[in-house]
Amino acid sequence: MEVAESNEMTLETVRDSLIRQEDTIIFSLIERTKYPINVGAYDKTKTAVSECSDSLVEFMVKETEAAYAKILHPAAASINVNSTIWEVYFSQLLPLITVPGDDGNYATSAVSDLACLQALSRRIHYGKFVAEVKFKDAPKKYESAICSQDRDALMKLLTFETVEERVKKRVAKKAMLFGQEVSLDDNYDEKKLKIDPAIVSRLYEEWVMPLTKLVEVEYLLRRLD
Ligand SMILES: O=C(O)C(=O)C[C@]1(C(=O)O)C=C[C@@H](O)C=C1
Repeated sequence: MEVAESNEMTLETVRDSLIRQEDTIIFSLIERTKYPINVGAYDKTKTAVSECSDSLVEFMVKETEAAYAKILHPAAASINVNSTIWEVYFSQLLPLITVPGDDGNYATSAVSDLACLQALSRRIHYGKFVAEVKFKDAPKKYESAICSQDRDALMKLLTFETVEERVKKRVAKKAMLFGQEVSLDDNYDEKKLKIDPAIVSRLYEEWVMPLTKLVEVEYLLRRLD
Protein backbone atom coordinates (compact mmCIF):
# COMPACT_ATOMS: atom_id res chain seq x y z
CA MET A 1 0.00 0.00 0.00
CA GLU A 2 2.75 2.44 0.89
CA VAL A 3 4.49 1.92 -2.46
CA ALA A 4 1.28 2.55 -4.36
CA GLU A 5 0.71 5.63 -2.25
CA SER A 6 4.12 7.03 -3.04
CA ASN A 7 3.96 6.23 -6.77
CA GLU A 8 0.50 7.29 -7.72
CA MET A 9 -0.25 10.09 -5.33
CA THR A 10 -2.46 12.91 -6.52
CA LEU A 11 -4.32 15.47 -4.46
CA GLU A 12 -7.44 13.42 -5.07
CA THR A 13 -5.94 10.14 -3.85
CA VAL A 14 -4.39 11.67 -0.74
CA ARG A 15 -7.72 13.32 0.07
CA ASP A 16 -9.48 9.98 -0.46
CA SER A 17 -7.07 8.43 2.02
CA LEU A 18 -7.81 11.19 4.55
CA ILE A 19 -11.53 10.46 4.13
CA ARG A 20 -11.00 6.72 4.75
CA GLN A 21 -8.86 7.52 7.76
CA GLU A 22 -11.81 9.44 9.25
CA ASP A 23 -13.61 6.11 9.60
CA THR A 24 -10.65 4.57 11.45
CA ILE A 25 -10.33 7.57 13.76
CA ILE A 26 -14.04 7.70 14.60
CA PHE A 27 -14.34 3.95 15.18
CA SER A 28 -11.26 3.96 17.43
CA LEU A 29 -12.69 6.84 19.48
CA ILE A 30 -16.03 5.04 19.77
CA GLU A 31 -14.17 1.95 20.99
CA ARG A 32 -12.44 4.01 23.70
CA THR A 33 -15.79 5.37 24.94
CA LYS A 34 -16.61 1.85 26.19
CA TYR A 35 -14.36 2.51 29.19
CA PRO A 36 -14.36 5.33 31.72
CA ILE A 37 -11.40 7.68 31.72
CA ASN A 38 -9.38 5.28 33.94
CA VAL A 39 -6.82 7.83 35.04
CA GLY A 40 -5.16 5.11 37.12
CA ALA A 41 -3.88 3.58 33.88
CA TYR A 42 -1.64 6.61 33.34
CA ASP A 43 -0.45 6.95 36.89
CA LYS A 44 3.02 5.42 37.04
CA THR A 45 2.91 5.18 40.81
CA LYS A 46 -0.16 2.93 40.69
CA THR A 47 0.61 0.45 37.95
CA ALA A 48 3.75 -1.65 38.06
CA VAL A 49 3.96 -2.12 34.26
CA SER A 50 2.87 1.36 33.27
CA GLU A 51 6.36 2.64 32.58
CA CYS A 52 6.86 -0.17 30.13
CA SER A 53 3.40 0.03 28.52
CA ASP A 54 3.66 3.83 28.23
CA SER A 55 6.84 3.52 26.27
CA LEU A 56 5.30 0.76 24.15
CA VAL A 57 2.42 3.03 23.21
CA GLU A 58 4.86 5.81 22.47
CA PHE A 59 7.07 3.48 20.46
CA MET A 60 4.21 2.27 18.29
CA VAL A 61 2.94 5.75 17.60
CA LYS A 62 6.41 6.83 16.54
CA GLU A 63 6.72 3.78 14.28
CA THR A 64 3.71 4.96 12.30
CA GLU A 65 5.28 8.33 11.72
CA ALA A 66 8.68 6.88 10.87
CA ALA A 67 7.23 4.48 8.30
CA TYR A 68 5.77 7.35 6.31
CA ALA A 69 8.89 9.44 6.59
CA LYS A 70 10.93 6.68 4.92
CA ILE A 71 9.31 6.92 1.50
CA LEU A 72 9.33 10.68 1.06
CA HIS A 73 11.82 13.47 0.50
CA PRO A 74 14.39 13.46 3.38
CA ALA A 75 12.61 16.55 4.73
CA ALA A 76 9.94 14.18 6.06
CA ALA A 77 12.15 12.38 8.56
CA SER A 78 12.68 15.28 10.90
CA ILE A 79 9.02 16.23 11.30
CA ASN A 80 7.27 14.72 14.28
CA VAL A 81 4.38 16.23 16.21
CA ASN A 82 3.63 13.15 18.31
CA SER A 83 4.36 14.90 21.58
CA THR A 84 1.65 17.45 20.79
CA ILE A 85 -0.78 14.73 19.70
CA TRP A 86 -0.05 12.89 22.95
CA GLU A 87 -0.68 16.00 25.05
CA VAL A 88 -3.92 16.92 23.25
CA TYR A 89 -5.22 13.36 23.40
CA PHE A 90 -4.68 12.76 27.10
CA SER A 91 -5.31 16.22 28.49
CA GLN A 92 -8.09 17.47 26.23
CA LEU A 93 -9.76 14.83 24.11
CA LEU A 94 -9.97 11.87 26.49
CA PRO A 95 -11.87 13.82 29.19
CA LEU A 96 -14.37 14.90 26.50
CA ILE A 97 -15.16 11.44 25.14
CA THR A 98 -15.08 9.33 28.30
CA VAL A 99 -17.13 9.36 31.47
CA PRO A 100 -15.35 9.94 34.76
CA GLY A 101 -14.51 6.87 36.80
CA ASP A 102 -12.30 3.85 37.05
CA ASP A 103 -13.37 0.30 36.13
CA GLY A 104 -9.90 -1.23 36.50
CA ASN A 105 -9.71 -2.20 32.81
CA TYR A 106 -6.37 -0.48 32.39
CA ALA A 107 -4.86 -2.79 29.79
CA THR A 108 -7.85 -2.76 27.45
CA SER A 109 -8.40 0.97 27.74
CA ALA A 110 -4.67 1.54 27.07
CA VAL A 111 -4.92 -0.65 23.95
CA SER A 112 -7.82 1.53 22.82
CA ASP A 113 -5.73 4.63 23.49
CA LEU A 114 -3.01 3.19 21.32
CA ALA A 115 -5.44 2.62 18.45
CA CYS A 116 -6.67 6.23 18.73
CA LEU A 117 -3.16 7.67 18.94
CA GLN A 118 -1.95 5.65 15.96
CA ALA A 119 -4.92 6.64 13.84
CA LEU A 120 -4.49 10.32 14.76
CA SER A 121 -0.72 10.23 14.27
CA ARG A 122 -1.06 8.56 10.88
CA ARG A 123 -3.62 11.12 9.74
CA ILE A 124 -1.71 14.13 10.96
CA HIS A 125 1.66 13.00 9.58
CA TYR A 126 -0.09 12.23 6.31
CA GLY A 127 0.23 15.99 5.89
CA LYS A 128 3.68 15.19 4.48
CA PHE A 129 2.07 13.40 1.54
CA VAL A 130 -0.47 16.15 1.08
CA ALA A 131 2.30 18.77 1.06
CA GLU A 132 4.48 16.78 -1.34
CA VAL A 133 1.61 16.44 -3.82
CA LYS A 134 0.76 20.13 -3.56
CA PHE A 135 4.41 21.04 -4.10
CA LYS A 136 4.80 18.71 -7.10
CA ASP A 137 1.60 20.04 -8.66
CA ALA A 138 2.75 23.66 -8.45
CA PRO A 139 6.38 24.09 -7.37
CA LYS A 140 6.52 27.69 -8.58
CA LYS A 141 3.59 28.58 -6.36
CA TYR A 142 5.48 27.50 -3.24
CA GLU A 143 9.10 28.31 -4.11
CA SER A 144 9.29 31.95 -3.07
CA ALA A 145 7.57 31.33 0.28
CA ILE A 146 9.94 28.40 0.90
CA CYS A 147 13.01 30.47 0.00
CA SER A 148 11.97 33.26 2.33
CA GLN A 149 10.92 30.64 4.96
CA ASP A 150 7.58 32.43 5.26
CA ARG A 151 5.33 30.21 7.37
CA ASP A 152 2.28 32.45 7.13
CA ALA A 153 2.46 32.59 3.35
CA LEU A 154 2.82 28.79 3.14
CA MET A 155 -0.12 28.33 5.50
CA LYS A 156 -2.26 30.55 3.27
CA LEU A 157 -1.20 28.77 0.10
CA LEU A 158 -2.05 25.31 1.38
CA THR A 159 -5.34 26.18 3.08
CA PHE A 160 -8.68 25.40 1.42
CA GLU A 161 -11.43 26.64 3.68
CA THR A 162 -14.26 25.01 1.74
CA VAL A 163 -12.51 21.62 2.03
CA GLU A 164 -12.14 22.14 5.79
CA GLU A 165 -15.85 22.96 6.15
CA ARG A 166 -16.76 19.76 4.33
CA VAL A 167 -14.41 17.72 6.51
CA LYS A 168 -16.01 19.10 9.70
CA LYS A 169 -19.54 18.36 8.45
CA ARG A 170 -18.64 14.90 7.17
CA VAL A 171 -16.94 13.73 10.37
CA ALA A 172 -19.93 14.90 12.45
CA LYS A 173 -22.25 12.97 10.13
CA LYS A 174 -20.07 9.87 10.31
CA ALA A 175 -19.97 10.09 14.13
CA MET A 176 -23.76 10.20 14.14
CA LEU A 177 -24.07 7.24 11.78
CA PHE A 178 -21.32 5.05 13.24
CA GLY A 179 -22.25 5.82 16.85
CA GLN A 180 -25.89 4.78 16.68
CA GLU A 181 -27.34 1.99 18.74
CA VAL A 182 -28.59 -0.26 15.96
CA SER A 183 -31.94 -1.87 16.66
CA LEU A 184 -34.35 -3.72 14.42
CA ASP A 185 -37.13 -1.17 14.71
CA ASP A 186 -36.89 2.12 12.89
CA ASN A 187 -36.52 4.36 15.90
CA TYR A 188 -33.16 5.68 16.76
CA ASP A 189 -32.47 7.55 19.91
CA GLU A 190 -30.13 10.52 19.54
CA LYS A 191 -29.38 10.39 23.26
CA LYS A 192 -27.90 6.93 22.80
CA LEU A 193 -25.13 8.06 20.45
CA LYS A 194 -21.83 6.55 21.55
CA ILE A 195 -19.92 9.72 20.78
CA ASP A 196 -21.06 13.34 20.45
CA PRO A 197 -20.77 14.35 16.75
CA ALA A 198 -20.00 17.94 17.82
CA ILE A 199 -16.92 16.73 19.73
CA VAL A 200 -15.62 14.87 16.67
CA SER A 201 -16.15 17.95 14.53
CA ARG A 202 -14.35 20.05 17.15
CA LEU A 203 -11.50 17.54 17.33
CA TYR A 204 -10.96 18.05 13.60
CA GLU A 205 -11.41 21.81 13.67
CA GLU A 206 -9.19 22.55 16.66
CA TRP A 207 -6.54 19.84 16.52
CA VAL A 208 -6.52 17.39 13.61
CA MET A 209 -6.60 19.88 10.73
CA PRO A 210 -4.37 22.53 12.38
CA LEU A 211 -1.76 19.86 13.21
CA THR A 212 -1.98 18.40 9.69
CA LYS A 213 -1.38 21.90 8.33
CA LEU A 214 1.51 22.43 10.72
CA VAL A 215 3.09 19.22 9.35
CA GLU A 216 2.47 20.49 5.79
CA VAL A 217 4.15 23.82 6.56
CA GLU A 218 7.12 22.16 8.29
CA TYR A 219 7.55 19.80 5.34
CA LEU A 220 7.43 22.58 2.76
CA LEU A 221 9.87 24.75 4.72
CA ARG A 222 12.45 21.96 4.29
CA ARG A 223 11.41 20.85 0.81
CA LEU A 224 14.19 22.68 -1.05
CA ASP A 225 16.99 21.87 1.41
O1 LIG B 1 -7.12 18.63 1.61
C1 LIG B 1 -6.16 19.37 1.74
O2 LIG B 1 -5.79 20.16 0.85
C2 LIG B 1 -5.38 19.35 2.98
O3 LIG B 1 -4.35 19.96 3.06
C3 LIG B 1 -5.92 18.62 4.18
C4 LIG B 1 -6.69 19.55 5.11
C5 LIG B 1 -7.14 18.67 6.31
O4 LIG B 1 -6.40 18.60 7.27
O5 LIG B 1 -8.20 18.03 6.17
C6 LIG B 1 -5.79 20.63 5.57
C7 LIG B 1 -5.74 21.83 4.94
C8 LIG B 1 -6.73 22.29 3.96
O6 LIG B 1 -7.18 23.56 4.28
C9 LIG B 1 -7.84 21.34 3.84
C10 LIG B 1 -7.86 20.12 4.42
